[in-house]
Amino acid sequence: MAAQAQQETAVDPVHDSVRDREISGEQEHLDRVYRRLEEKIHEAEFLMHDAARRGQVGTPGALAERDAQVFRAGVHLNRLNNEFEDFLFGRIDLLPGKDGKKGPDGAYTAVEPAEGAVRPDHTADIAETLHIGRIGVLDAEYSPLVIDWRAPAAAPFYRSTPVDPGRVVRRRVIRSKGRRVLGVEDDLMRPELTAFLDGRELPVIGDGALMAALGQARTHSMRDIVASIQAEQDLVIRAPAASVTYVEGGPGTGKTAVALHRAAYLLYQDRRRYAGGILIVSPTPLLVAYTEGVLPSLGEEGQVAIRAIGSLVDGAEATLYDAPAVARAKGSSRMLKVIRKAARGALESTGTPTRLRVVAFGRRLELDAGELAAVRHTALGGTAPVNLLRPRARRLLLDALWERSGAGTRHTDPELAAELRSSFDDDITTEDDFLAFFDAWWPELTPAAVLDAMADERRLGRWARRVLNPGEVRKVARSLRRDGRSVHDIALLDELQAVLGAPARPRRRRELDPLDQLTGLEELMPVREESQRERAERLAQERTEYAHVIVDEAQDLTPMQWRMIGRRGRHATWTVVGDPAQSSWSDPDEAAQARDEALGSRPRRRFELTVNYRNPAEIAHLAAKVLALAMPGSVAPRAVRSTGVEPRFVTTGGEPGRLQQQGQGRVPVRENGAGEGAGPGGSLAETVRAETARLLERVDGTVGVVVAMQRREEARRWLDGLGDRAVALGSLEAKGLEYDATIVVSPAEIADESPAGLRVLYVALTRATQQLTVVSAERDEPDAAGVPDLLRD
Ligand SMILES: Nc1ncnc2c1ncn2[C@@H]1O[C@H](COP(=O)(O)OP(=O)(O)OP(=O)(O)O)[C@@H](O)[C@H]1O
Repeated sequence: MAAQAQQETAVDPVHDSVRDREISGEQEHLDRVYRRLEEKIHEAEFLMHDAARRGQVGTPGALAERDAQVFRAGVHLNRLNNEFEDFLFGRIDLLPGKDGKKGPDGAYTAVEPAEGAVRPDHTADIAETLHIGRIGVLDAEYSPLVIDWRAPAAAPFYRSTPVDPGRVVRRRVIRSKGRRVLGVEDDLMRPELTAFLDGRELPVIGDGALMAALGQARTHSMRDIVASIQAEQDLVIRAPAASVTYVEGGPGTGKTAVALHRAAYLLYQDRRRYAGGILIVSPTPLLVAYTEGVLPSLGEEGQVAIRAIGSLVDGAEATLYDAPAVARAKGSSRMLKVIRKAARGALESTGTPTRLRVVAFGRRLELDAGELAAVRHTALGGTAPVNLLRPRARRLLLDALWERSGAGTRHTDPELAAELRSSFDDDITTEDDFLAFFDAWWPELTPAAVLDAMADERRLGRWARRVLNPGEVRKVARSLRRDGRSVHDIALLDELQAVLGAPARPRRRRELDPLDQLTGLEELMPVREESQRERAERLAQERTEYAHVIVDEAQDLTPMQWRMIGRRGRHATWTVVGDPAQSSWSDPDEAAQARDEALGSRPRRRFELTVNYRNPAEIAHLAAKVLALAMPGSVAPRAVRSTGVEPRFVTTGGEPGRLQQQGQGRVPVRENGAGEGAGPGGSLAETVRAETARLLERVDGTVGVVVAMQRREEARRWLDGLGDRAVALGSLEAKGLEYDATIVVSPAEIADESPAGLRVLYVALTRATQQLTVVSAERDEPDAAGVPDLLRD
């Protein structure tokens, strides 16, 4: 953080008047900006009306031009009318630039100051003042009133530090609401300098913007960080979009925030290139809901899709979580073999016909089970998608029947033989029995139908032989028999889609010709199946591929999920953010291999984020103990602030309804809590409920109660009636979220729940921005101070 110099205090009347003067200076500027915006709004409205007045007639070219004009004006108007609360949020005061050149936004381009800009007595004159906002605004003379935060000229606002200040002397964050400036917070980048602006010494106000932002209460929606992006984050946000931008950083280092701001930056940089869309993949619907307001607040919507990993396949929505052992099997790349076998094996079900009987050229022909199996075997040779093999299978069946008929020996003349064969085929393929047989023998398979077939343990056992052990087969099959899909099922559905190929769709029927109806011709017109080329074209249209793919919480993706996302970004550039120490996936090496396959050989630029903006040092210190167990040798990010509030430890008592607690004073125990009479669970319920109520009184924002996955339904009931500031969630659902205060319930239970349990516990312990309480049950083996075994030194 920048050094503070000449800090003002609110009680000093002289300084207060300086503050007021500075605020009213910024107010004047904001007023000017709004006047200009109003002019622009009028212009846009005029353009729209003008275009509309030109009426409905004209050449197609003129009408198209009019529509384009209305569209452009409408978009512009929309943006301008969007009165962002803090439309204008920053300002930098700069020394003169080295070469005196100006960029397209009217600002000097040089990063370094001109020689002699700083005089030997450490004084200097400010040559340029830039205001930074969510969108750029030029005055009537095309001078910048506000620079868009994504423009190159705004970069020094984020990049400048006291170590490497460039031309920036003072960096100011402006707080406003609607059209009113409320306050300013300054950081001096060159504290050694006495700088003058218009002959007056440059004052410095406030405690710095970052701390002010971090101390704010949290709601259930993430805020943008546009006013306080830090230098190491800015490097990632503005990294060139070539190939893969790979970002690692511990909890709270701003990875999610950076990923979202990067999407906005890329669109600003090259809107045309990203017309193909930007996909942001998030681990949970909760995190999607938490983050989806950020981009609209940055003025970006529409071209960015934020999707949970369980909602990536159209028409399927994951509502369930699998038990760890099932998740491990379903997510592993071992499933690939199973899926491929299932896709072929599912062609046969209990209703599959075992005999084909047809009449051709007046003769009965028959193929028995063995012959049909041989035809199927030949048809399935190779790796082509099963649904696309239907025409081939049909042809092979006809070949076998043709051979059986012996008609091929009747003519030696090739032309006559071909004609005979063609009428033989027609004879058979117009027979209803044959069509019914074929649909039953080689049905068009859907991914959902195959996944349902895998729910049969016997069949799954066959398809998974030597890949899954019998225990895994049993558990996976059972999990597929539940109502609803799990997160891991979605990747299997997507893989099946790729292995099966899209089912062919009958071409839209020709428009009915009345004459055909009269002559009965319509009935004779076969409904033609889609050709291979038509199908390929349709698939290309329907394929959900993106120009840029951003993966949040990438450490959690299973190999099967990497394959699913990889298919959506085959030609994309990528931004991948994650933290290996928070991975809930049991086999990181296997996942890394799948990730490398998805990203291909594209070159990667690696970045690291090192500062924890979320957790106060007291909480980060406790979490680091689990990190040391989960990933020995890895370094926790440095917490940027400290609150003086230590984490609190509470234990459940033996009797339901009683709780013992250590730390700051006794907690009132509710006698009629949510879990009364529920044995030891009742005790836990009351403990957590009482602690939640206590924290709700101490923080203005949200309280999150994180429990082991198996307890999440129960935990929701614990909080009944406490209001919507408090939420209960399973450890895996806590990914990426944050709360003013967090209660982590039974660290041992969370850690024991899966092979990656310690890393999941690390996630749970790093969700709080202000206060953390750890509730221990007996299995946590708390010491006399209530500190569970896992969190002791
Ligand atoms: N430069 C910043 N200015 C203000 N707030 C920031 C800044 N960087 C990050 N934050 C805040 O810190 C918190 C953590 O950010 P974020 O959720 O993006 O971290 P993360 O690295 O994704 O964390 P995790 O790995 O735990 O999910 C958020 O509240 C975010 O707004």
